[in-house]
Amino acid sequence: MDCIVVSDDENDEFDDLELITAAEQFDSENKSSSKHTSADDDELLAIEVEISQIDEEISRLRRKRLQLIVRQQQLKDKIKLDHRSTTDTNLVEQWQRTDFPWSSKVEHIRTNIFNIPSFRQWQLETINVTLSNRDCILIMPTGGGKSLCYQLPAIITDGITIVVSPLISLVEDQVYALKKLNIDARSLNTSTPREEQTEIMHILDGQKKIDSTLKILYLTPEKIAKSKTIMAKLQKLYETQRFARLIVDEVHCVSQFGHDFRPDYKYLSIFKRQFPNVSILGLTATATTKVINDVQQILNIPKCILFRAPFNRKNLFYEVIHKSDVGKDAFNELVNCIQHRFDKQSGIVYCLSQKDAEDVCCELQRHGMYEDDVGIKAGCYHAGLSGPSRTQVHERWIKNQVHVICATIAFGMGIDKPDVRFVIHHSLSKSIENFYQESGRAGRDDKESHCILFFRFGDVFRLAPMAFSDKSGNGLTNLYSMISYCLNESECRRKLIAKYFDEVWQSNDCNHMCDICTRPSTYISKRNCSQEAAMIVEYLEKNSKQRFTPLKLVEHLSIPTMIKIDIQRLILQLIIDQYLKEDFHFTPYNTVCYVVPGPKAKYVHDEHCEIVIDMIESTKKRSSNTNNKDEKQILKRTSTTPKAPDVRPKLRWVTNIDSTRKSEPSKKRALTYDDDDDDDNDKKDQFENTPLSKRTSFSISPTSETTQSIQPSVIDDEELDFL
Ligand SMILES: Nc1ncnc2c1ncn2[C@@H]1O[C@H](COP(=O)(O)OP(=O)(O)OP(=O)(O)O)[C@@H](O)[C@H]1O
Repeated sequence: MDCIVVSDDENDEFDDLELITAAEQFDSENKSSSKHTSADDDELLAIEVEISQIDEEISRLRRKRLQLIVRQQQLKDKIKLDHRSTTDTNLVEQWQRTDFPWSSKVEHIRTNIFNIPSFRQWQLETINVTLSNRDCILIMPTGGGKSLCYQLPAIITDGITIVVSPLISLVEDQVYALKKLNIDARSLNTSTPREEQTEIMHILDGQKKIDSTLKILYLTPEKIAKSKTIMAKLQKLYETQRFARLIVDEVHCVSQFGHDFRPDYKYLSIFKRQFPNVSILGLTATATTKVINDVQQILNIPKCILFRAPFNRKNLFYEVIHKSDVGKDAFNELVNCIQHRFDKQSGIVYCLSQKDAEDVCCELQRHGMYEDDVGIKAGCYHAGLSGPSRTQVHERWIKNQVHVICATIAFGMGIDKPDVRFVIHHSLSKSIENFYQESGRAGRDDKESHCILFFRFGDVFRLAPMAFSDKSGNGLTNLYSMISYCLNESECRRKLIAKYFDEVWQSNDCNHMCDICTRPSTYISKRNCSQEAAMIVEYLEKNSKQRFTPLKLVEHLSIPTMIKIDIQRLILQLIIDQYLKEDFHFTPYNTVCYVVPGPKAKYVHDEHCEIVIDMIESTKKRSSNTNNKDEKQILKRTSTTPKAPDVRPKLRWVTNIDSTRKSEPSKKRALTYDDDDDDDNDKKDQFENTPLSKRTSFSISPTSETTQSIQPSVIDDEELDFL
């Protein structure tokens, strides 16, 4: 059926025309009678009512149209990917074959060099595609075994495999592991000694071709983007036919739709043009369909073969716990959770800032179960600590001398501890991708492990200014997806993650491995809060001369039908749905976030407006004290933690090497990233070079058990490891 698409503008004109005609008709009818009667008044009123109904209907339809357009695009993207996957499925058998010319070598190296008994799903296929010199993207959960897919082919192929990887710490681990296997691998970054740098340059030049056994060279994206010398050397490598292939680790960083967009990755777009015969293998643990499409376009590999391993880690139990607004109580909840559910087990607690990581670590260390107890054996890890400190705590954790690492996201990629029984997010992540990747560090040994997110209203507005400043421009959208995950109390957590990554989801895929699927459905009630939403919008409109931070707004609102936590949840939902919006005010020292009516505020009064939120009854607050799935969330939490003294003790275990922070300014985008380049130092990202400018986070300072005020507090650039 043909369909005429009328744009909104055209619609407006059409509406206006109709209204004018109706008005003219009304006018002429009125002129014909000399006096107006009460019947005229009635009719006028009726018309006015009808017009306003039509207006409402129009706005409802416009919103519906917008929603449909968004969904239409999502489905188009998905169908495009599915189509490609189906084509790939037909080809899967081809890539599973073991009669390629290299197949016997592959088998030999797998067993004799890597000591791996069998391949995991998509490993053999990816290796075969790679060795066939075809472009490929592999999406495999963290810990799935992506590295093998390029390391093994690198040994078989003549020449040097170039690996672009963003994290120096991860690269160092990889190089160390490969050297232990007698594989010549090196890395070129700012911490590479000068002599080694020169030697590597000579090898790339071909000067030491005969002597060199170099198989894998790791480069950072910054090195490639900013060093003309490196590009010249790669050109030489290509011309002498020794450029085996290009591996792009964390390939989602190429796309600005991704959660970790890094502008320097965009530079990789010239590779296919510059080195057309070199195949590209992109690796990532997390990427939505949109991101993959974008990556293919940017890297110029439209016909690449795509392998997507199932994202569902069946042994991970996902849950969200509501964290107290009061700082001390929030700490106690965390301590209780670890003591009662994960006593002496290995885990990670991810924190928002370096200071948070240190504070949480102190709290854990000083809380013992018994009077003579030394507390939880916790260590701290963040980019502000010196290398030896970080190494020490990491090693102690690996040996189980330290049970819990309290860290910023500087502690992450490349961590390969199999028995991590829990990953707790003490504050929400900046995106679902980040959350999935960070929590995925639990349970690599396939035993049941827990991914717990402690969520509270105030944390959102600590993250929001940074999300707003995100270079990709998608920071807030990503954050809102994360908030939606936390606010949703009725849909399976895994299903929400699956939906986010455009995965096909069967209702029994979760197998009771999330808090939602293990609790009675009566725990939550759904409610249309459009009336309360209208009250909030009206309140802001009436008091437009005042500025309201989110916490201040909650304090000022009095909605008899709702308790505080539900008002907070409603405000978040209204921000996500654009009935409200955040208004950021940047000063040289801090960023303040206010709440104001959003672009859709006027629709909140529509008769058909529906703002449905999941309501939690306060008496049904979930318990963080039990691992028993049936008991979970039924009990009201009671703190059994001994009262701790108020003084902040010194960190133990970690800072015994140097309790001072590093004196040099740390790079905000995590020290783990290599942003330096000797060729082009002055071109370093301006933002990254900002000399220890003060940034702001909001700290909640409890004024009483039930109320809190928000005070902008300043934390150093080096506090933030997570942008
Ligand atoms: N087929 C296999 N069988 C058993 N172990 C394997 C297999 N493939 C890889 N591994 C091991 O799994 C662990 C994780 O592998 P790897 O570091 O490559 O994961 P990854 O997918 O790159 O994870 P991340 O996203 O965290 O970097 C390593 O210890 C590796 O030796």
